[in-house]
Amino acid sequence: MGERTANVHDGDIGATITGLAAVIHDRRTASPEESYTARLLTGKEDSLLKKVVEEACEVVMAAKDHDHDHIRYEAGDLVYHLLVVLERYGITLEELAGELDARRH
Ligand SMILES: N=c1c2ncn([C@@H]3O[C@H](COP(=O)(O)OP(=O)(O)OP(=O)(O)O)[C@@H](O)[C@H]3O)c2ncn1[C@@H]1O[C@H](COP(=O)(O)O)[C@@H](O)[C@H]1O
Repeated sequence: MGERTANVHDGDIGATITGLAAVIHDRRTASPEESYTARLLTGKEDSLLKKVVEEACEVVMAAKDHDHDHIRYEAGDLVYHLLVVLERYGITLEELAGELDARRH
């Protein structure tokens, strides 16, 4: 487990997600030896998909413990891995936003 200290954001949250997605996209051409993201993008499909399930379970366990800092930490892991899934399968943030917007009522 890494650092669980809160670094609360007071800026543009969309820019944070867009920036992270752009870094993940750029890692498509990075060396898998040097980049964890590159390994997830080019390695076995199941390794990435299992990681998403594992991170989702960790969010659930942290939530069951009502552990605020741990939930936030594990949610960060889950969102990062989900963004890697979107990149690997060619789904853009614009598509995701369109999907979410279409559900508004
Ligand atoms: N946001 C992340 C990010 N979040 C999580 N991780 C990695 O995801 C893995 C999570 O695995 P685990 O859950 O097993 O590890 P853990 O969280 O330490 O431990 P537990 O939760 O199991 O207790 C760790 O190796 C983390 O380093 C991330 N790796 C990279 N990024 C971003 O991606 C960028 C590019 O990273 P590289 O590909 O490494 O260059 C970085 O600059 C970051 O912005």
